[in-house]
Order: sequence, then C-alpha cells, then structure tokens
Amino acid sequence: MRMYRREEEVDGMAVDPLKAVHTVPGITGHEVCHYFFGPQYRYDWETTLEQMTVLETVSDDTLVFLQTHKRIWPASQRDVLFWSHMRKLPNENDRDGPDLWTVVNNSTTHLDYPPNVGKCVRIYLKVCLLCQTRVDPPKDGAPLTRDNISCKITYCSVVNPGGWAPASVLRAVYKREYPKFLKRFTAYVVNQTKNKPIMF
Ligand SMILES: O=S(=O)(CCO)c1ccc(-c2ccc(C3CCCC3)c([C@@H]3C[C@@H]3c3ccccn3)c2)cc1
Repeated sequence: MRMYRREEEVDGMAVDPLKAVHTVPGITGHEVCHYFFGPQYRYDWETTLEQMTVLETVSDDTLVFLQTHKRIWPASQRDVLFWSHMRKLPNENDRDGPDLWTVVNNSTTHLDYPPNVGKCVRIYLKVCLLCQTRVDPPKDGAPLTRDNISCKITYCSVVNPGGWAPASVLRAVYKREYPKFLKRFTAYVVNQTKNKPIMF
C-alpha cells in the first residue's frame, strides 16, 4: 500500500488530503465497491463506527448516511452526514477490459439532523474509492479463478474535522487510522468473497 498526504490547514485545522493506492489479489472492483457501499456490511469492517443510520434511500445506488464515530482521544466525538453513490464506469483505456467501479461519499446537510447540536462535532468529508480490476487469463485456457484476478484500489479522502483539534493530534490519528482502515476493509472483502463466484 502506497499512501500520499499533503499537509493542509483550513481555519487552523488539519484537513490533509490523502491518496492511498493498494493492489489486492483475488477480488474485483465491483466486489470492493459492493462491500464498501452496502450499509449491511459496514459494522463488520468499520471498527471506528459507533452508530450508522441510512437517512434516505435516494435510489438503489445512492444513499444518505448519518454516522457517529467512536471518540479518538483527545479529540471529541465526531459524526458525519453524507450521500454515498456507487457506479460502474466504462474502461476508456481498454474497451474489452473489465469496467471500473467507484463509490463517492460526500458530506451533505439534512433538515432533521443539523450539525453540532448534541455531543458530536460534525466532520465534513469527500471520499472517492476507485477500483480497477485486472484479469490475467490462465495460459492453458482453463476456467478463470480468483488466482487470475486482482484489483487496484485508489482511495482519496479529505476530512475536515469540524471542530478545532491540534494538527499534530489529527495527523497522528490520520497516520495511524487510515492504513489500518484500508487493510482491514480489503481483508474483509477477500474473506467475504473467497468462496463465492467472481462478481465482475
Ligand atoms: O471512507 S468513509 O466514508 C467510510 C465510511 O465510514 C470514512 C472514512 C473516515 C471517516 C473518519 C471519521 C472521523 C475521523 C476523525 C476526525 C477527527 C477525529 C476522528 C476520521 C479520521 C481520519 C481518521 C480515520 C481514518 C480512517 C478511519 C477512521 N478514522 C475519519 C469517516 C468516513
């Protein structure tokens, strides 16, 4: 996994944009996005999650979430309200190749859930998960198995922590939590899919 961060501050708060690139054998981009987008799986892999509610089902590929995350000392507890959209993208570079898949999470507002009215500080985020499946067909024309596929995952995020917290503390949280989060999530997808038919 390669991780790239740029140190940026908005109103004195660290909002460091992050890009992580991670290639995982044995899974497809559709499978990665399916398990990242699906609310029914999130408590399985998102261990910093305390509560998650689907506020709105806009369509089968677009949901509005309200999430409360566990407090990460010494920062106060956070919540986040965002729309999440999953879609397939045509492979412009290889029309015969597998499609790309993406999930975008973007902070939004909701009249019934104004920010910062309870114990939580509202964070604001933009997240893009872009997945490119690679197929290396078996030489002898044998059927395709999970040994012949891999997925290049590009995860980009900008998280505005909402309320002030020392930049040094936030950067330590970012540095510790993101690699754990991405490794845990991808290991979850490998485990969920290993005995299932490949979902392209
Ligand atoms: O990709 S997602 O959309 C997946 C859906 O859940 C998503 C990812 C990350 C967050 C998130 C929420 C709060 C916090 C912090 C901010 C100050 C104190 C808590 C963090 C910091 C960056 C660290 C972090 C990174 C990764 C995972 C958990 N923690 C991240 C929310 C959503």
